[in-house]
Amino acid sequence: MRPVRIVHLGLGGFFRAHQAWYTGASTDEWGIAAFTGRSATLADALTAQDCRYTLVVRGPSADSFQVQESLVAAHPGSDSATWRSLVALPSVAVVTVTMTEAAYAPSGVVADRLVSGLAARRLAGSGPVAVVSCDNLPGNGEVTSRVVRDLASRLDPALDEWIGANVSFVTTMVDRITPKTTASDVREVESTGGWADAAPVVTEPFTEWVLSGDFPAGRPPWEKAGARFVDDVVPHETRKLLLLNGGHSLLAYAGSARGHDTVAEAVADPVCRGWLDDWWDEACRHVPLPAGELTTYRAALLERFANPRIRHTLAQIASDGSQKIPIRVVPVLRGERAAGRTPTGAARILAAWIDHLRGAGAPISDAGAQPYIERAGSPRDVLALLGPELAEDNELLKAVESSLRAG
Ligand SMILES: NC(=O)c1ccc[n+]([C@@H]2O[C@H](COP(=O)([O-])OP(=O)(O)OC[C@H]3O[C@@H](n4cnc5c(N)ncnc54)[C@H](O)[C@@H]3O)[C@@H](O)[C@H]2O)c1
Ligand SMILES: O=P(O)(O)OC[C@@H](O)[C@@H](O)[C@H](O)[C@H](O)CO
Repeated sequence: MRPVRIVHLGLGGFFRAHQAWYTGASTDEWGIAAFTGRSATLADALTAQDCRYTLVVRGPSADSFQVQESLVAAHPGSDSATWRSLVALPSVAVVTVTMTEAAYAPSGVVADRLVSGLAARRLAGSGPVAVVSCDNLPGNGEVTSRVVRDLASRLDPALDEWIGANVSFVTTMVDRITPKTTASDVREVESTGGWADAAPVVTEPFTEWVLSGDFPAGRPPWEKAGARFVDDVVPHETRKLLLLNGGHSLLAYAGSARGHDTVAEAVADPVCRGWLDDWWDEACRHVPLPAGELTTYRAALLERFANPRIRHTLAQIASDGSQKIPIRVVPVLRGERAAGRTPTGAARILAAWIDHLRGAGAPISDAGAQPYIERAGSPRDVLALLGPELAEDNELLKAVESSLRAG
């Protein structure tokens, strides 16, 4: 069996379609021990099948079934003793994280788990390690470093000093559309894939991973599977966050309000498609990459969104808007206003989100939504929460108000 050299926090679908796939495709010498957020359900299901699972790579016309073997242990997030002992292992060189944007709040779950694991590693004298955030956050390495060091410095300044000297926070852009596994995916894998896999993952053929930072204790040769190591992730993450994730948020709120359930359905609706083009035209002005590269990316993205065999629900994407809108949409809003333009594409996403907060389309699933729900009757008040100067901007307010649903 592969030795445990990576510990992962946030055992969900995406980690198994992405980081675990890159690891399995590039080496057979690195094993991963992964932890769920809290519950034991997925950890138990995976443990019962020796942590093997089927990755269903779903193209527009056919599937391929790939049994993954890089995961060697699966634990519930509540098992903090095992978490600390694994992060403290001298053989462990990398800790990866996929816990959603909301989990990076100051003193939130990411900071809490990483600080407790790193404290155990320091006590064990196991030396340097790399922490690799794979969540959809701009500057995810810097954000992780900030929340971890902020908590550590309050608990134990000596621990913070040790982290400063021993822990490398790597910044990454990650991309592979991975919807939540459904009961019908499980049935289909059993009938077509040939075994009763309780925890398969369905994903798209496209995958991308761009990383920047040091790995002081080594790393798998992920580049063999196509990962790219660069000095500056920012242009790549800006492209992906604004065009893909921003486009997703537009479709999640505006598309669900028009009665669609999935990304593929929404993007097939000419009205949504037109709105997506408006957004992309605007957002592209704020991505520091050559125009030709962005045109190619947009065309590929459209094909990915339109893949009718990937059932990516708008409800899944609509969750946690209070965490996503500020990073996927507001930067374009600000950039366009600074350039003296009216950002109709960005204003439309904001208006669709306000409609969602008022009850239109996908249900609200967002622990941070309450202050926005309370202000949803007044777009100016919502803008004030996103940035006080935005609320003073009457032209922007007019653009948002004119995009709201009638009634
Ligand atoms: N699914 C995708 O297409 C995709 C693509 C790129 C990046 N990502 C990133 O990966 C993240 C996870 O996506 P996923 O599809 O694997 O989701 P998921 O729900 O399948 O898994 C997320 C894991 O984190 C845990 N978790 C989430 N929030 C938590 C909290 N506040 N406290 C404790 N545990 C928590 C969950 O229990 C689960 O173990 C996304 O939020 C995003 O940042 C996802
Ligand atoms: O995962 P989230 O909740 O940050 O965002 C929802 C989708 O936009 C996202 O999961 C994309 O599918 C993904 O980022 C594609 O790589």
